Amino acid sequence: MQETTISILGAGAWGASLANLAVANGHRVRVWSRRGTKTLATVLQDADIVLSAISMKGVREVASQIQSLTLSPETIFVTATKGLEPETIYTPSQIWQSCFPNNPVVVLSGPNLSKEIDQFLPAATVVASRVATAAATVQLAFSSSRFRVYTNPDPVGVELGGTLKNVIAIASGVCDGLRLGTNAKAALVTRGLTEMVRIGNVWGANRETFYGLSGLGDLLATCNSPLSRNYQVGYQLASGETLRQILAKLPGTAEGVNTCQVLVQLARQQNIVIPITEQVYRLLEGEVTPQQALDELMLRDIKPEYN
Ligand SMILES: NC(=O)C1=CN([C@@H]2O[C@H](COP(=O)(O)OP(=O)(O)OC[C@H]3O[C@@H](n4cnc5c(N)ncnc54)[C@H](OP(=O)(O)O)[C@@H]3O)[C@@H](O)[C@H]2O)C=CC1
Ligand SMILES: O=C(CO)COP(=O)(O)O
Repeated sequence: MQETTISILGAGAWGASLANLAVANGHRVRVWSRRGTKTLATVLQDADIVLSAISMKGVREVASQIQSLTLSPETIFVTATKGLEPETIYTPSQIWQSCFPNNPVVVLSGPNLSKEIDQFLPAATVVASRVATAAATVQLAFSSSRFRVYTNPDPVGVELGGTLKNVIAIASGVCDGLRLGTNAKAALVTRGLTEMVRIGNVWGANRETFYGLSGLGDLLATCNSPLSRNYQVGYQLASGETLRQILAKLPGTAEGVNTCQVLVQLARQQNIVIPITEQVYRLLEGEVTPQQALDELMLRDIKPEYN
């Protein structure tokens, strides 16, 4: 495999896992963290690929800092963040593309619980870009016998799959915490996918993308795994803890909490029907109990499955 220089931004759980995958494939890998001693200029020098695994709240700030550096227009930006910017409702790839209009931007997203990847368990992911050659370069750089990488031409759809499922993962944690059973979980995840497709329409995402690894695939992973921080938030809400208590001890980032707020704001502005997301929002805000949220969902007006 051709050796590539890959700069990873963010040394959290996902940044570290992706760095390990890149090292295992024989690439030159440099990692930047705001807590580290290396400057962005040093870490990004001569980078072929700059991969961001920074939490949503830090993406704009770091992208703005990098704008003052001189980068080749051939440098590929890869974003692995799963969130939405509250002020603009931009996805992370839209932020990177707006800051670097002349560079290719690739989204990397899929059912990728970092702890499993750190244990060398097999996983698959998707790299998506409007620049097919850039997606192919990233595919080659990260593919291995334990990490199978697919390309996709719908970056925003792939990105939204990973972002929107976090809200449904919170709801799934609640479902399991309340011991509602397998039928309830199946209904929740399936109707959650319907909400994801509806929201994806706002961005012009392909419906089909949501039925792939980055949508349905990531739903199956995070809605069924206690490793998911978003699932953990829901599970602990069901046991009566407050959001503040949960977040104080949560290991790492649960992007679904902020994503849910952004989505409800968007849905209210644009009249998008997303009842599960709405109830997760009300639960996070302390407006309803888990049982009340369940009752609200079950007692909605009866309707056809598709309309
Ligand atoms: N963990 C996982 O399994 C997966 C996570 N993701 C996504 O990847 C992203 C990161 O998740 P994860 O690594 O788990 O989270 P962590 O909380 O472990 O790490 C977050 C990283 O973002 C950095 N960061 C946060 N704010 C800023 C800022 N203002 N400036 C610079 N750096 C900042 C943190 O730096 P510091 O340590 O200094 O605070 C840290 O390196 C999330 O969007 C998540 O949804 C996607 C797939 C899998
Ligand atoms: O996105 C993830 C796996 O694909 C990680 O999920 P959490 O952020 O909920 O831990």
